[in-house]
Amino acid sequence: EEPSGPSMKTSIPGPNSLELMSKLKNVYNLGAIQYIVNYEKSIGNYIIDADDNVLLDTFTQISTLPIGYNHPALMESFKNQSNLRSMINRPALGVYPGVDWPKRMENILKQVSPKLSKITPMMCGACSNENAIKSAFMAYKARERGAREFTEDEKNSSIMNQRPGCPDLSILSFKGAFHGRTIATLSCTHSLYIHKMDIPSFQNWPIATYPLYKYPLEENERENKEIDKSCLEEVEYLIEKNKNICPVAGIIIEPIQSEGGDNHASPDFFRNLQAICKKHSVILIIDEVQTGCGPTGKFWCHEHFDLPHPPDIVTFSKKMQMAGFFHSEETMPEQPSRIFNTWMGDPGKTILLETILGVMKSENLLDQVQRSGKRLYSGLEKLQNEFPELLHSLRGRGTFIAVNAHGRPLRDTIINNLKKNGVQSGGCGQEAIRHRPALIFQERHVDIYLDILRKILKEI
Ligand SMILES: Cc1ncc(COP(=O)(O)O)c(CNc2csc(C(=O)O)c2)c1O
Repeated sequence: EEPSGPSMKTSIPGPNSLELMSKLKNVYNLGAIQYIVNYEKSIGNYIIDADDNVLLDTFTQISTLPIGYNHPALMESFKNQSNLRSMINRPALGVYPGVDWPKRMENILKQVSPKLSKITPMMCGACSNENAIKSAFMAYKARERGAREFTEDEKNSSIMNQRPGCPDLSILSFKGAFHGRTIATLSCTHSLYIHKMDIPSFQNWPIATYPLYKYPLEENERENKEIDKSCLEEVEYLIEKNKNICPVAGIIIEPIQSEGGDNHASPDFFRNLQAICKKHSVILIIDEVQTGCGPTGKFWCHEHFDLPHPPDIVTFSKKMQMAGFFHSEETMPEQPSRIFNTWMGDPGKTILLETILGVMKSENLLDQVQRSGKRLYSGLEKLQNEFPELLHSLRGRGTFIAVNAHGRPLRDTIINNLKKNGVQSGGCGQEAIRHRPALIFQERHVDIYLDILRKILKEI
């Protein structure tokens, strides 16, 4: 049973958190740890820490818990013996998938595929993006090679990181993007220096400008259309400029840039971006790791854009529990074990996803997200109007909503004061407060949150 609201007993981190963190500090990088959580007691929309502080969670483990803590349906799914077996006998799914696997994959595709016929399970968001990028390179060369085999020169040179086996190809990404912390995804990530420092990157992979609009949108339509236009011109210029140096094989883009500060680009921008990709035979990778599985009110955020064609690849992780990417026939390599790793997914996480999809259906959670999102948006709009000296640029879809504070220090103060008052929230970019509640966040939770937010805004 969920608590009726937050209740704070100690400062955070409390004494029990501190004691447990001191046990970790000899073997662990404690730098980012905020406090220790009691995952036995956390329930629904409430996270409960080691000191029994009860916080309303609008951040949900970096936007990964779709149906909150300790949902009974998830507890139930591992009482099922065959589910348990497919988890404990962890298969190398690329070579020995279990008898249950074809049905499970078919099921996932049928229920949630963004109109793409293939799925490649992976291990996390970065791993999914890394392998989506590799798939784009392979598709590019397959198109160029046609039916011919790999030459001996290609084979031998590839072993030693040399052309032609290892070709000069690139992925176009956007300023402000976050696609992961592995080497190739880092070359497509441009949000914080702390992610990038000391890591070599693919120097000549082009970086375009993601549209950064003036808010409120309805008062700045003409100007924002101009921003779209100049960003699209830059994308096409970069593709053409690289054509004979380091051809752009793919573009990777978030439908809403999350870590970069909840930057929204218009449906028109995405439709035109897809047209540019089609014109130049560039693979379009839409990174739905943070936006996917319902928080924007549709299952996939890019569904809001009414794209004339499905993207070539859609990557996912976080709320889906399992990670991976949906993709077209063209981006599935012809030869076996080119996109591969030991596990190629995780039956345990797929079982969690199946259960989550069942709950989303039975509890109509996409409708819930739309209702709570409307209430949260209008409540934040009222607070933005009441405190214009504190808040600005309110924006969002579903409950995937952000509002900016005037400057990073103020944003951090608001987030810290929310925590002191029993709300676990989160920021992104320089000054955004991002909302990432679970899909089970109801209108009453919105009201509790808005009351606490108003209280702390008044105190600033
Ligand atoms: C749009 C998008 N694409 C890819 C990723 C990488 O996913 P993971 O590798 O973290 O599972 C993420 C992960 N998000 C994220 C939030 S904080 C963080 C970090 O590494 O600090 C990572 C994402 O938001």
